[in-house]
Amino acid sequence: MSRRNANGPVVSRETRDRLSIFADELTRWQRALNLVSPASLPDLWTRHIDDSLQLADIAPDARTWVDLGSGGGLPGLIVAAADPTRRVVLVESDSRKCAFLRSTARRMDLSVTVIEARIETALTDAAIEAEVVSARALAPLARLIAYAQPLLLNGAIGLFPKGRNVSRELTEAQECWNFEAELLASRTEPDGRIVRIQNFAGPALTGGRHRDDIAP
Ligand SMILES: C[S@@+](CC[C@H](N)C(=O)[O-])C[C@H]1O[C@@H](n2cnc3c(N)ncnc32)[C@H](O)[C@@H]1O
Repeated sequence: MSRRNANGPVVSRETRDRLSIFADELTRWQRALNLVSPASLPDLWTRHIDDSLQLADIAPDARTWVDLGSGGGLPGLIVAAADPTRRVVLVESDSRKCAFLRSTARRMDLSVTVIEARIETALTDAAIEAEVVSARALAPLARLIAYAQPLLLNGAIGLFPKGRNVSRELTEAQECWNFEAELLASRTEPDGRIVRIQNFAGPALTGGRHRDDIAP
């Protein structure tokens, strides 16, 4: 059965229940960890949950997914809730946020893997599989691609939500990296775009900037 709340997404009853647990837990931990900007908390369902859910809707059949810099579980825990049989890995360096991610995943009855490490070291493990790699509110696009490089080289597609600076970030990324990109409209942010990256082929052979020059 599918259900929609006043302004929320259409999802199955089971997913809806898991997302409600997520919303309760994020609200409970927010005071201690500042997981989302306080001003956005009243709009948690649209600004954060549906904003994350739209990534799962872009790749509904993905069986393996890695989310970088997961913070409060956006989009990682939401993508896992959309399909609990999907294998989801969350990479986050902040130990208190990792505690939130593990505790909330348990309460949502989700079996996700939380890697408490910096992305730069976490992704050197060749055993990490990903059909999709995502990152939200983490870094400029060129830097995200640098982080995601091992997964993209293995054939993962990248899904990176971006705001109004998307064109500039895309140009900068294309000076550093060789890839195909598609810009998808965001259903939650009028100025927002989701950058979908595929056919990644490593550093750009020509171009003004070197990838090591990308500011962190
Ligand atoms: C601005 S928050 C965004 C969190 C979440 N993706 C969201 O959309 O709300 C960025 C998160 O990435 C984590 N982070 C930043 N750099 C990282 C790195 N190099 N390795 C692992 N985590 C990192 C931070 O600890 C923080 O939780």
